[in-house]
Amino acid sequence: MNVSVIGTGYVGLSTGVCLAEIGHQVTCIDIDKSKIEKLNKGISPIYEPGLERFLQKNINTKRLSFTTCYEEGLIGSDIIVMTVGTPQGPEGKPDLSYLERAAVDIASHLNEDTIIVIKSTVPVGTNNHIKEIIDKHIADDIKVDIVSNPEFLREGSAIVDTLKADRIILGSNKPSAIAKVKELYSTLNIPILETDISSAEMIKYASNAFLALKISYINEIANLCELVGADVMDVSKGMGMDRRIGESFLRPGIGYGGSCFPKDVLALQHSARDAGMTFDLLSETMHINNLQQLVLIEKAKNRFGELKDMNFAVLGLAFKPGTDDIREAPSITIIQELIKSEAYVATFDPAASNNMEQVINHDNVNYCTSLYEAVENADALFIITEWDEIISMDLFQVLSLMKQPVIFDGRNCLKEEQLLECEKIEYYPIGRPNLLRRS
Ligand SMILES: NC(=O)C1=CN([C@@H]2O[C@H](COP(=O)(O)OP(=O)(O)OC[C@H]3O[C@@H](n4cnc5c(N)ncnc54)[C@H](O)[C@@H]3O)[C@@H](O)[C@H]2O)C=CC1
Ligand SMILES: O=C(O)[C@H]1O[C@H](OP(=O)(O)OP(=O)(O)OC[C@H]2O[C@@H](n3ccc(=O)[nH]c3=O)[C@H](O)[C@@H]2O)[C@H](O)[C@@H](O)[C@@H]1O
Repeated sequence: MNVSVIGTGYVGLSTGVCLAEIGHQVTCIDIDKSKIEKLNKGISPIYEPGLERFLQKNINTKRLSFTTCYEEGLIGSDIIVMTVGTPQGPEGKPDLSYLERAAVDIASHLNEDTIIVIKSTVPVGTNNHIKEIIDKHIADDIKVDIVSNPEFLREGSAIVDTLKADRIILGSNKPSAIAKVKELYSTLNIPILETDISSAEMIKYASNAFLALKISYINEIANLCELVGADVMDVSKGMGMDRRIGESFLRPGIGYGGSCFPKDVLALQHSARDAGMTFDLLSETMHINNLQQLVLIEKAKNRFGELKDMNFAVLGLAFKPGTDDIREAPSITIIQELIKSEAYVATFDPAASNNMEQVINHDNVNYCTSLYEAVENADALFIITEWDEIISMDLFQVLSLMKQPVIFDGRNCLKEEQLLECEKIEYYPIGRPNLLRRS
C-alpha cells in the first residue's frame, strides 16, 4: 500500500519506519526542513533504539522517503496517517492548531479519494472536527473517510511497541475504511478492536490516565511505607502478583514525566470539566505527582539543612531511560530547585544533556560527558533516571570520588548486594528503609 505519514516526531517516524519495514511504500511529510534534511541522509533526529537501523535499511530499499512538500508526498496515497503534535494549550486543553493546519494542507493538495487515519492524541470530537476542515477545503468530487487510530507506543521502545503492540484501536463509522486500515496492519497479527470514533478517542486518554493513576498510587503507598516502616519494593511485588492488579506501572519513584502523561491527564480533566464533571481522581493524580517530584529535595534538606553552596551530582536527565526526551522530566524540577537553593549541580545523561542545555542554561549547572566526572567532589548524588549505565556504575569508584558518600536514589535502582558491600554509605531510596553506614 502507498502510505503518507504527516509529521516525523516520535510517533510519525516510528510509524513510517515500521510500515516501510513490513512492506509498504511510505512517504513522510514534515514542515521542519532541518528534520527532513537529516532524515533523507538516514540520520534520526531523535534517539530511539533500533530506529536508525530501520530508517537506513528502508531508505536503501527505496520503500521510505521524506519530503517537506505536501503535493509530492501525497501522490498516489491510499492512506494518510496524521501524527502531528497536540501539545498542551491554555488551561490544559490540547492545542489542535498543528492538526488543523495539516488538515488544510492535506485537503488543498489531495486529488483523489483517500482514507485519513488520525494517530495524534485528541479529545472526543476532534476526528469529526478535522473531517469537517478537510471537507471544507477539498475539491467537490473528492471523498475522504476518517479513522481514529490512537497510538500507544512508549518512547525508548517505540519500534518494538509498534511492531508488537498489545492492540490496535480503529474507530470509524465506515466499515470500508476500517477494512482498508486493517489491511495496512494485517501482517503484524495484532488484536484489533473496532469501535466508534468517540470511543477510540476516549480509549487513548482513559489508558494514559489510568497508567498515571497507577504510578501516583504506588508513589503514595511508597510515602506511607516510609512512615510506617514497610518496603514498597516488596509491597509492589506482592501487589503485582495478583493478576487482577498486574505488575506493570507499579514502580515507585520521583513521579511520571514525559510529553504525554502530564498533558493527557490534564486534557482528560479538561474534557470532563467541559462535560460538567470534576473527575477529582485526576486532580489528585496530578497533585501527588507534582509533590513526588520534590521528594528527593525534601530528603536532601532533611539530611543537610541548607543546600546553599553544596555540590550535587544529578545522574539522568531524560524523563525515562532509552530516550533523549526531557519534556516534563522530573530532573527539570529537581535542578531548578537546586538552583533556587543556590547549590551547584553537575549532571550526566547518556543521551539527553544537549536537550537539557537548551532548557536550563545556568552558571551553577555543569553538563558532564562522563558519569564519573559528574560525581567528582559531590556532597551528594541524586539518581533521577534508571539508565543501564547508571544502574551498573562502579559504586566503589563513585563513592571514592565523592566528597561525602550520600546517595538519594529516585528510582530505587542501585543493586542491594553492591550497596551492602560498601563500608561507608548513606543511601536514601524511595519508600524503603535507608541504609546508613557512617563508620
Ligand atoms: N511521543 C510519544 O511517545 C507518543 C505521542 N503520542 C501522540 O502523538 C502525537 C505526536 O506526538 P510526538 O510524535 O511525540 O510529537 P513530536 O512533537 O515529536 O512530532 C510532531 C511532528 O509534527 C511536525 N508537524 C507539525 N505540524 C506539521 C504540519 N502541519 N505538517 C507536517 N508536519 C507537521 C513537527 O515538525 C514534528 O516533527 C501527539 O498527539 C502525542 O500526544 C501518542 C503516543 C505516544
Ligand atoms: O501517549 C503516550 O505518549 C505514551 O505515554 C506513555 O509512554 P511514555 O511516556 O513514552 O513512557 P512510560 O514508559 O509510560 O513512562 C512514563 C513516565 O512514567 C514513569 N513510570 C513508569 C512506570 C512506572 O512503574 N513508574 C514510573 O514512574 C516513567 O519514569 C516516565 O517518567 C504510555 O506508556 C504509552 O502507552 C503512550 O503511548
